[in-house]
Amino acid sequence: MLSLEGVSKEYNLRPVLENVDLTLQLGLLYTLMAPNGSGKTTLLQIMAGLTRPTKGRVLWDGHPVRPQHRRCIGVLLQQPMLYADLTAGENLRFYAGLYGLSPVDRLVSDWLARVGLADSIDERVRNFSKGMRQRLALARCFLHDPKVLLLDEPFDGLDEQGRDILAHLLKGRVADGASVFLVTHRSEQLGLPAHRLTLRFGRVIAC
Ligand SMILES: Nc1ncnc2c1ncn2[C@@H]1O[C@H](COP(=O)(O)OP(=O)(O)OP(=O)(O)O)[C@@H](O)[C@H]1O
Repeated sequence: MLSLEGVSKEYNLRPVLENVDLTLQLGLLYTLMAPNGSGKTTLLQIMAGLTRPTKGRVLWDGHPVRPQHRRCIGVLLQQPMLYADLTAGENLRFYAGLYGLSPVDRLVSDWLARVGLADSIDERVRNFSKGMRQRLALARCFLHDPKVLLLDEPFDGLDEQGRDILAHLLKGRVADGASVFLVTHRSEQLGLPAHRLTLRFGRVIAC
């Protein structure tokens, strides 16, 4: 499982994270709530392998993370990682291909239906509203049934129905034994027990 060992991060010699140790357990939801600028996104990006720590290591089952482990991780950042010139269907088809999933057409239509975008399959993402992009980004992130979900403010931009859809998806993944790490500004009512974490002086602590 994914863990951080002695992770520190500095930007221009300014410390943001200090000696963070953290191991995600399967079947658990973690929420990380902390003030703006405290290092939440930096921590999530390091866990996702998108930012290098200044010190320390990111491990999978105690060994350095390898490319095949990346397939077990679903990441949702504040940028939706979608192709604006492609349609919703083409975006999901692209990611399904990247993960070697099949049957692609059924997966794509199922996921678009799950996030309430079935009618927009042939619409270009550049014409999507913020909430529609977020719904599509969620479908992209959950598409390959990742064991670990790293989500940065996933409720952002979602209407009430979108929030209910996301809460339902998260419950399903946790019930299936995945580990969900959620960076959030609000205490979400997910109806799920959560390990509540915060950042203080660059350290992750329970709250
Ligand atoms: N690429 C970067 N270069 C320099 N400084 C950075 C960079 N990314 C983040 N920082 C700084 O690191 C600190 C933590 O930023 P980060 O985005 O991780 O915080 P956050 O807790 O996610 O904030 P928010 O709640 O506002 O999203 C901030 O002071 C920010 O300015």
